[in-house]
Amino acid sequence: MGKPGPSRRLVNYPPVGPTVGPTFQALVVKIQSLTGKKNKAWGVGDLAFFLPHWSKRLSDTCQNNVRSGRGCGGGQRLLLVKHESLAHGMECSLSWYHSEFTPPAAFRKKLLLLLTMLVLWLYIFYSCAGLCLSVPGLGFSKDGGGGEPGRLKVSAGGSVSELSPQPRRQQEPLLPAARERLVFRSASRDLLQDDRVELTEESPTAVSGHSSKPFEINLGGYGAKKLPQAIIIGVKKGGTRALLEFLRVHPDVRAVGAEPHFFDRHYANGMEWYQDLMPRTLDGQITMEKTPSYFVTKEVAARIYAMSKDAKLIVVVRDPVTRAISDYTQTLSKKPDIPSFESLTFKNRTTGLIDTSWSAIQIGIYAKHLENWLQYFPMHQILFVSGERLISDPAGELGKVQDFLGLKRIITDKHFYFNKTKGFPCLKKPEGSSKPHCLGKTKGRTHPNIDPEVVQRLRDFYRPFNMKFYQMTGQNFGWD
Ligand SMILES: Nc1ncnc2c1ncn2[C@@H]1O[C@H](COP(=O)(O)OS(=O)(=O)O)[C@@H](OP(=O)(O)O)[C@H]1O
Repeated sequence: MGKPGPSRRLVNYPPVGPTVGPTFQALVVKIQSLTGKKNKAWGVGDLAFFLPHWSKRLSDTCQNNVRSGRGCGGGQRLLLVKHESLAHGMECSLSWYHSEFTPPAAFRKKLLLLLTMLVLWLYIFYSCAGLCLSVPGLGFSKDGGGGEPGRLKVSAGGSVSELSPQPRRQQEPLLPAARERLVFRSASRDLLQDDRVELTEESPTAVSGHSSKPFEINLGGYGAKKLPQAIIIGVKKGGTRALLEFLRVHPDVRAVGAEPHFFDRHYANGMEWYQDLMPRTLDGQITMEKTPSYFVTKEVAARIYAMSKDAKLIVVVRDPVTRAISDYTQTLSKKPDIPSFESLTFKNRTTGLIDTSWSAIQIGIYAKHLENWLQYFPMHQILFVSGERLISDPAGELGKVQDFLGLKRIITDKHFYFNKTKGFPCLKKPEGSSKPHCLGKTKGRTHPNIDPEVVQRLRDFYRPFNMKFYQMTGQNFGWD
């Protein structure tokens, strides 16, 4: 028990005169010698010695409490107060100071316990919130427009390049927690469509709080937001969403759920903006993202190289003819009034001249796009995943990807099952869920029937490019 603060209430017991007790001076000396305290404000325990002199003036409870070193009630203190007014000279009295602000010991213990629990609870809650936010999102079936085409400008010569990067949409200032729930949703984008990226509050997969510290944004014990070490750069409709979702099952892979489109659309926002989109990762975990339009956007290779020349690049490739039809099917699902696939394929149907300025055709000339990437990255830094094998043997393809990323082979056959209704392999336990799950409706659409002659013409068109591509990559994808 410490010294009393300014007393809130002072109850003076009547003075104890020298006739009935020791003089004040004698008390002081006695108490000093007993307690070693030189001041005149002693604790209740100190006064126990003198109880007999005042026992008549104190209640029984109070006496007992004084004897056992406690006060006479919540926060009470007993003090010796000097009285010099009487003829006998110095006298003393017992005073009871009641400090309303000093809670009793038991109460303080409870309060302390409560506070400790509160702090602990807050800590656990905050830790959980941090971890949950860094857990890959549950956007497995909500593709967030996954892999919708990039905003491509197709030149007369057939080269595909980006339009000027779109500035970030004006937004109301958002709290970090709210920003965590923002995802990019790629709206329909194709050659015939309006290319937009919308920020919608949907699932906690993509964007998190903004930080001003680039390259290593440390967020306490919950890991740091790092620039991606590996990127799925293409190709659109190749199976990029399936690959990313399968990879996310791996405990050492953390990925942005939606497509950031940083290197092709939002480059002007700066690297810090990009980094801020990333999920938090712990040491040893790989940060990833996928934006399929990167592969066909001229400027992207140089930009990724500028970020990291060691970046690992993954391209999911698929038979360019099927890919083109898949691309068209996606556009058709959003704009049912577009011309037929057959009419869009040809510049001149009679001469059979293919319209290579149509992005659905252009994207499939893999060899041409790869040449651009090889100006910046060596072949061993690029992995080509077969879109067809990703369907027929997902575990086998995932094995190669894990090796390429330097990851332990954790994703195996036992993670997949074939869903007959869907017609595709699905995950038994996608990241963040214990229920089996397939990709959403926008993956695995039924393609329209295309005139077989047109299909054959396209096969002939792609053949030399495919051969070149097999040669460059040292892999035969079996599209012919
Ligand atoms: N497991 C599984 N489930 C569903 N779909 C699968 C799967 N694996 C690969 N695919 C094929 O992925 C095609 C879509 O490719 P992307 O995800 O790259 O498309 S996108 O560019 O992101 O829009 C999609 O193309 P379509 O069949 O034309 O819809 C699928 O054929």
